[in-house]
This record gives sequence, structure tokens and C-alpha cells, in this order.
Amino acid sequence: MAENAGTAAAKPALIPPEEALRIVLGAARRLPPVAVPLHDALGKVLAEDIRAPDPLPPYPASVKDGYAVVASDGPGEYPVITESRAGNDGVGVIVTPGTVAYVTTGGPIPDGADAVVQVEDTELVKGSLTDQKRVKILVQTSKGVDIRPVGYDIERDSMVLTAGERIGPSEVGLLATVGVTNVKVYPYPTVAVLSTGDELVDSSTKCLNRGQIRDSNRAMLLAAAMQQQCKVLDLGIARDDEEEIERIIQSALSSGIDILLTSGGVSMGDKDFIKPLLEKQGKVYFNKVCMKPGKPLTFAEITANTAESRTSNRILAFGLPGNPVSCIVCFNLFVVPAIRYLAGWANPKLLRVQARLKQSIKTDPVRIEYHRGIIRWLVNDGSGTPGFVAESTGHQVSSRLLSMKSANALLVLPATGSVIPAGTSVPAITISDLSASAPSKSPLLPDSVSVVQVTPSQDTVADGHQEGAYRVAILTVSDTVASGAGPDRSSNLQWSKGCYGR
Ligand SMILES: Nc1nc2c(c(=O)[nH]1)N[C@H]1C(S)=C(S)[C@@H](COP(=O)(O)OP(=O)(O)OC[C@H]3O[C@@H](n4cnc5c(N)ncnc54)[C@H](O)[C@@H]3O)O[C@H]1N2
Ligand code: MOO
Repeated sequence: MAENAGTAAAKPALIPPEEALRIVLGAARRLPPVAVPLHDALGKVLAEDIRAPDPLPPYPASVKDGYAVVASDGPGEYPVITESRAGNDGVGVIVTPGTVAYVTTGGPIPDGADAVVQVEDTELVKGSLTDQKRVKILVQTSKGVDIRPVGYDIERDSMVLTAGERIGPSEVGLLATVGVTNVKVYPYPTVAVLSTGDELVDSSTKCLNRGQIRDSNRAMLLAAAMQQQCKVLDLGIARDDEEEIERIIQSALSSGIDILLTSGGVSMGDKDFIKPLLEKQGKVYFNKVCMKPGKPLTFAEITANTAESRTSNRILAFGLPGNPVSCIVCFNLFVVPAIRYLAGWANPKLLRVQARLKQSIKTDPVRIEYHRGIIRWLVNDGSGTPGFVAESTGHQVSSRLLSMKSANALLVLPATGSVIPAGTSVPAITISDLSASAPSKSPLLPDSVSVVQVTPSQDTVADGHQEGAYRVAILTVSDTVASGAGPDRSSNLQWSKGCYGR
């Protein structure tokens, strides 16, 4: 069939994939920052600098359970004049030479004391339990030992986090420590997903009629976008009908989305309407990429007015190929970096490593191939040194979604048309958590090589995640917090399953 007029004719054909990624990232703009409660900040990029309003510890604190002493007193027997565990304990009591105070780890050091002797280096004097306790200090200590002075961990007004840093669990802890309960972050984009094709039926369809297949791309893309922390909008399946597709796309564009993903209808068929429709709505940057799979990938930028706020929204639109593998490979290589860029990531590109091929692979003579593989870190990658070894996922036709199963990397194979011998080191673009890769069914290399595999307990955890939610109970054990004398800086967060969405 003739290609739709006004698309390929006006654009350079088959641009290199690196050029395509450069164009996508060049068109992307950071989303405006929003303030979110701390429990929604995980995984997002900070859009403001955070300083500590007070020092930590805010008072000189004991490093050990033991006795606060005057160091120059030295070993000997002393009366225990107070006990300082938390909060206001020991306030107003002064440890004068010849006296000591009992302290617990993190407890405030009473005035006058200048060192702590750990309980292991002391002996409680028998019979002293009922009236005033007495203790034998068995070692000589010196000034400052086992005391964290004010601001030892965090100085007042120091910068604890800077704009652009990504918030993980430790950063959440730091924010809680400095009392930030609402934080400015870049939100993740809202992604709309539309499947197109007369042959498609919903995945719930039990019996397929002739010419029908179940729609896999929509479920896959929605899951992939959610995995990237995006909010998603399911646009369903559109028939191969120009007006129907246009109507659905129009209404999606005005609903405040940031990214539009369509699958199918971008190649050379007489009912491949996506390219001309995107052309009509906005600016098409490219409509063919010299890559395998994913050749007909189309990328456009659309400015749309949102129905509610009547403000205009810049939308990145990706016409993904219908073949399921081409679809998800393009999502990984182009949509994931775009999502990350919009969400404020400083480096939105996927991690690249080098990996040695386990088997020889024949390359395509024209297009760079993104060969689906499983990479594993071995103590000997075949060259006598540690490194990644890459195993192919098998037959690579772009309709065979099984070639994506368990794949954690896309092996970048040059377009030479020749055979790359086993053992050759090639670039591998990582597309999932490497620690989650399944153990190899066959040994990758001879017996002398040990394979890093997940333990059974890690397997259980991975399975549990797929099943759904874990319920995690968090209990803070602290007299200070319980008595209301200090804030709970660690565990008053309520995390919910998934943490999807903004
Ligand atoms: N004459 C040419 N034909 C094709 C070319 C070409 O250059 N010249 N390119 C081929 C390449 S490469 C690809 S990739 C595909 C892409 O085609 P489309 O994006 O137009 O996709 P469709 O034709 O609609 O479907 C292709 C294939 O994928 C199946 N499909 C589509 N949507 C889904 C879905 N949601 N879930 C599951 N499977 C889906 C569909 O049934 C087809 O089998 O074009 C080649 N052709
Ligand atoms: O470019 Mo297509 O994605 O090879 O099947």
C-alpha cells in the first residue's frame, strides 16, 4: 500500500536510534513541581533544596548504654545521682566530680558530665539497689568519649538534600529527620494508552473468532507505565477507523495527559492511520527509525487545550508499532527516558553495561538490533575476569512476546550482517532490576565458573510482590516519642501498596 501522503515524504527516512532518542529528550520538558506529603515522595525527584532547621542530635547524646562521668575522676566507686534515658530526664541535675549518671544510648548527657563509660566497663555495687545506686567505674576514659555533641550528625542550617536528587527510603528518612512533611517534587507524567486494530479483542475474551487476537499491548503498556510510577489512562481499543481513532485521541488530548501511547497502525497498511492523525494534531519529528525491532516508531509533539483548566498542555505522542515486542522495546528505549526526563531525572537514559555473548549471533545487515537477553554477573565471564555474560532469549521475531520474558537487557548489535562470535563483548542496555533475573537453566560457562543466582528466600519475595500487597507494621520504641517529649522521626509514615501515581 502507498504510504500516507505528507508523512514519510516530508521527513528523513530511517533515522538512527541515538538520533531518535536525542530528538525525544530535546522535545521533553520537566513537569511543573508539586508539593506532596512525605509518604508520596518515594521515587520522585526533589524540586527544592532542603536545609536542617535544627541540629542533630539537638542535645549532647550518649553513644552507649552506660554512665555519664567526669573523665578526670578515673576508675573508682561513685553514686548514681540520676538516670537519663530520654526527653527531660536529668534536667537540672549536674554531674559534679565524684558522681555519675546512668544514661542510655541516645539519651541526653546531663550537665557536668564530659564522657560516657559503657556498662560493660562498670559494675553495679551490690546492695545499692534500694537506696541510692552506686557503681564501680573500671576504666579510665577521656573527655568526649562516647558522646555525640550537638550537630554531630547534621549541623543546624546545613544542606541535607539538594534539588535534583531522587528520593529513596533513606532520603525519606532524612526529610522526616529535618521535619519536612510536605515536599516539592517533580510529578511523574500521566500516560494514556490506546490499542488500535480491527483484529483486537479484549484480553477477557474466551473464544477467539477467525482473525481475532487478544490485545496484549494495552495491558503491557499500562503495566510498564505504572512500573515507572506514572498515572495511567486506559483508552481501550480503537477500530481501524480514522474517525474513531481521531475522536478517542482528541478526547484524551484534552484530558490533561502528558504522554500519549498508541500501538499499531503505524506501518504501510492502507488502514495505518496513526501517522497522518499525529501529523494533523501536532509536529511529527520522525516516523521511521533504523532499528530492529521498532522500525515504524513515530514521535510527535502536540499542544492541546485541557477541557478543565483551559490551559495548554504539551503532550509527547509515541506511535508505537503493533508487534508486541517492537512495542515494548520502543517503550523501554524511548518512552522510559522521556518519562524520567519529565519527572526531573538528571540522567534519564537507561544504564548501559558491557556483556559477553554466551552464543554467537547473526546480525541484521541494515538495522541495529536490540536483541533481548538475560545478563548475569559471573566471577569469570570467560575472559578470566568478572563480568556480565549475556544469554539470548531465543527466537527474536517481533511478534513473539516470549522473547521479552525474563529479558533484563537489550543487547545492542551493530548492523553488519555478519556473525558475532560467542565471547564477544557487546553493549547491553538494562531494562529491569538485574538482581531479579531468573537462574540460568543451563550452565553459562564450564564448571569452574560460579553463577550468581537469587536465593530461594529472594525468590519467595519476588513471587510475593507479583501476588500483591505486603502489609508492613511499623512500631517506634522510644520513651521520648511515647512521652511526647520528642518527634517520631522514623516510623510515622504510612506506606500503601504500590505507591503508584503522583
Ligand atoms: N510493507 C511493509 N509492511 C510492514 C513494514 C514495512 O516496512 N513495510 N514494517 C513491519 C514492521 S517492522 C512492523 S514492526 C509492523 C508494525 O505494524 P503496525 O505498527 O502498523 O501494526 P499493525 O499492523 O497494526 O500490527 C502488527 C502486528 O501486531 C499485532 N498487534 C497489533 N496491536 C496489537 C495489540 N494491541 N496486541 C497484540 N498484538 C497486536 C497485529 O495483530 C499484527 O500482527 O509492520 C510491519 N509491516
Ligand atoms: O521494526 Mo518491526 O518492529 O521489526 O517488527
